[in-house]
Amino acid sequence: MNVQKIHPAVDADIKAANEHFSGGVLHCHCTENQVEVKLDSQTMFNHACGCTKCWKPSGALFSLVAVVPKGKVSVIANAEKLKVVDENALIRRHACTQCGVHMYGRIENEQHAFYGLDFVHTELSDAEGWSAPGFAAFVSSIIESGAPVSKMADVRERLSELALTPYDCLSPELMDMLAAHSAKQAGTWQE
Ligand SMILES: N[C@@H](CCC(=O)N[C@@H](CSCO)C(=O)NCC(=O)O)C(=O)O
Ligand SMILES: [Zn+2]
Ligand SMILES: [Zn+2]
Repeated sequence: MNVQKIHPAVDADIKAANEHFSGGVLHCHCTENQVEVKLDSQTMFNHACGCTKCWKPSGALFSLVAVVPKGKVSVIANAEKLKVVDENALIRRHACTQCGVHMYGRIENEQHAFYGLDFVHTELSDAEGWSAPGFAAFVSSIIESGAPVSKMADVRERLSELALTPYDCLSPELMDMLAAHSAKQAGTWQE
């Protein structure tokens, strides 16, 4: 396993976001009749994810995944090729049935803290200026995809070199958002 192959969009260098960027079109990997998804917004919370559920390009150890308000997401071509990978997952990932690429993942549970946000992979767009990845989530989960435990220290070191601070869940900011939402639901929330 090559620990340098975190993801092709970060292995050489991480492209900075453009503060005036306002969206673009994602394309699946089919050579014809590509599924196209239009995002009418910049993305947020872009991160590397090591979980087994997020789509990764071949050879990459991590996925790059960001969120965008679901109202800013529209399928503009070949929607009939999309199918939900796992109907029981929190994030219902709509994938192209021909090439397997995940085009967007939607949370349908209205009680969830992240309801209203869709998960997307902006590497599927030719545009430049998307939000840059800021941390690495679910790092230990790459073991579930076959990464040897003996390589994990090297993987975490490489992520830190890339300024993608490694976490074995989400970032502290996102974990705090989840916990605050739970506290509000439980009635234990305090300002
Ligand atoms: N060890 C598991 C973890 C999977 C997991 O919990 N993934 C997170 C992050 S995905 C984007 O950051 C999650 O929220 N999943 C919800 C879902 O996938 O529906 C594994 O690796 O499979
Ligand atoms: Zn496709
Ligand atoms: Zn994931």
